[in-house]
Amino acid sequence: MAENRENIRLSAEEISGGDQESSPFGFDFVIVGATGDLTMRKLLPAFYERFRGDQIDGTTKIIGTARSPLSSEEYRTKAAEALKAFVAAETYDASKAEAFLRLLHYVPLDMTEQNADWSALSSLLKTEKGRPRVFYLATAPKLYVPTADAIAHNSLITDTTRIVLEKPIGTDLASATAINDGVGQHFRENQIFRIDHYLGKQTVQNILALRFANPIIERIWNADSIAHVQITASETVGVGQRGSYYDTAGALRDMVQNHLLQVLSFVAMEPPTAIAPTVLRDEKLKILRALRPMTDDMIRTDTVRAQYAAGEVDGTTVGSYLDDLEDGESTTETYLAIRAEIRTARWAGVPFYIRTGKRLAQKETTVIVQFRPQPWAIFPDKPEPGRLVIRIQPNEGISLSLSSKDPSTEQFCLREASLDVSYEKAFNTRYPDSYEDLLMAAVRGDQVSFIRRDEVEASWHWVEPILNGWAANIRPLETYPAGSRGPKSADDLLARNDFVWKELTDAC
Ligand SMILES: NC(=O)C1=CN([C@@H]2O[C@H](COP(=O)(O)OP(=O)(O)OC[C@H]3O[C@@H](n4cnc5c(N)ncnc54)[C@H](OP(=O)(O)O)[C@@H]3O)[C@@H](O)[C@H]2O)C=CC1
Ligand SMILES: O=C1O[C@H](COP(=O)(O)O)[C@@H](O)[C@H](O)[C@H]1O
Repeated sequence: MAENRENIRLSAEEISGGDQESSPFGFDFVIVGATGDLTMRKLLPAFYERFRGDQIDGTTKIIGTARSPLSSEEYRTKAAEALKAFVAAETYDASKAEAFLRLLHYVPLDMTEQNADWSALSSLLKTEKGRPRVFYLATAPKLYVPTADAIAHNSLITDTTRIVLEKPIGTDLASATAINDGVGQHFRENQIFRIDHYLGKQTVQNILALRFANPIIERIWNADSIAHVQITASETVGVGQRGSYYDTAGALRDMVQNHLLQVLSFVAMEPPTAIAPTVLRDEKLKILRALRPMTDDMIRTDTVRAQYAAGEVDGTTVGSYLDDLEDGESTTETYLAIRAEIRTARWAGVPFYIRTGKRLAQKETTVIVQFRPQPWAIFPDKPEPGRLVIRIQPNEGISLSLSSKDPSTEQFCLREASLDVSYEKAFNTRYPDSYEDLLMAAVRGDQVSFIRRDEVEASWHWVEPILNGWAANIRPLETYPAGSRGPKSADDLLARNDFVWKELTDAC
């Protein structure tokens, strides 16, 4: 299986250009789905930033392909508009953008037509030994296997070729396995880069630093000290133009199966022996496999699913989810809350609450680690037990809330006060978009921030019973007004254990 094909990380010598972290180097990067939203909004701006940062040299070719019949010149014009729209004003430099656009090429191809003429694409690819070559599949997942077949059929896979697969990898375990098997017919596991942009977020990566570089934290990171963990990804946006995709996915497939289970495994994993692909992914996998399977009873009592109704977000009246769809019928969830358990000694009896939703009151992604209360009382006030708040976004940072003596009182009155680290202030640096790191890591052949096939399959294995239970209406769909904090039953989920959700505004 995946493990024994896994991970011969390419050495620096195998990749031309030497020290890729600091000196510019050249590579060939084919974006399949190059006219789409992801390419325009995320991939091209990310490459522009790394070109501006001198990590990409002038021999590099970024070759777009899709069915649209464009010339390279027309594609550059489209890309130029995307850079103006999506690169931050403070980093946009017209002359750099112009130089970057010269790296772009475009070849029209339909990935369902394996026998089409691929000569224009293959003649653009350099053949020198060791040159990194990447195929990035920014298309619907149903095209992943046909695209891998076509790349192989046209003999374009070298030893230093990688394929990047966007999420979602399938819609359930069977379809994910079929994609993994199909792509695995042509690419070894160490050539397959399953991207999850949350793993490119500095603040998600920092969970590992926080835990494993700070013994003071790691020593209390267990069921003795921690009462429960909350993982929240709330968004103010609705489904926008992505309704046709989202309606087949829902919040569980869109956010939990990938991003939030990855965050959960970073929070819960045992210390890896190194920050290296195999050991890190082994530790994540153990957590994914240790998630307690959700029975029908648990789906009834430990999950909440809901859909947004019309409401008001940031002072603007917005319609319901059904209004946002072309065909206004749907039982797809745009909000969920789940109480999960991890069956390991470290986490025995510690619930992990996950919630995510669209059209909520605020945009915030956080991990909140709630500590246990003091077991005996010596103060007149009962001290708040304290918590660690990891702000993944926005206002990236961490804070530790502590009970402190209120200096305005003579007696020992306790109030909460926070130790707060804002990364922007601490490091005084630009926060790169997660795609920047991930694209360059794929070029370098570094799989540490990419997902292995067994992780994807273990995640589906846990998620699938919930999908089935919801499809059977074991837990009925509720609604919540847009701009709210979600349905009340999500609060009840925690209240059962005397816990409450902590919002950023009241958490720190
Ligand atoms: N957009 C986003 O924010 C995110 C997207 N993703 C994932 O990224 C992938 C792409 O998403 P997105 O950019 O939004 O999708 P779009 O629908 O905007 O783009 C799809 C792209 O695929 C091309 N395409 C469609 N059919 C074919 C074909 N038969 N052969 C070759 N190219 C084809 C389209 O171009 P043409 O019509 O010209 O062929 C277009 O360039 C999806 O898997 C999505 O789930 C993941 C996270 C976030
Ligand atoms: O992958 C996705 O993520 C975004 C949320 O990403 P974030 O970096 O803004 O937290 C979500 O809006 C989208 O539906 C989903 O497909």
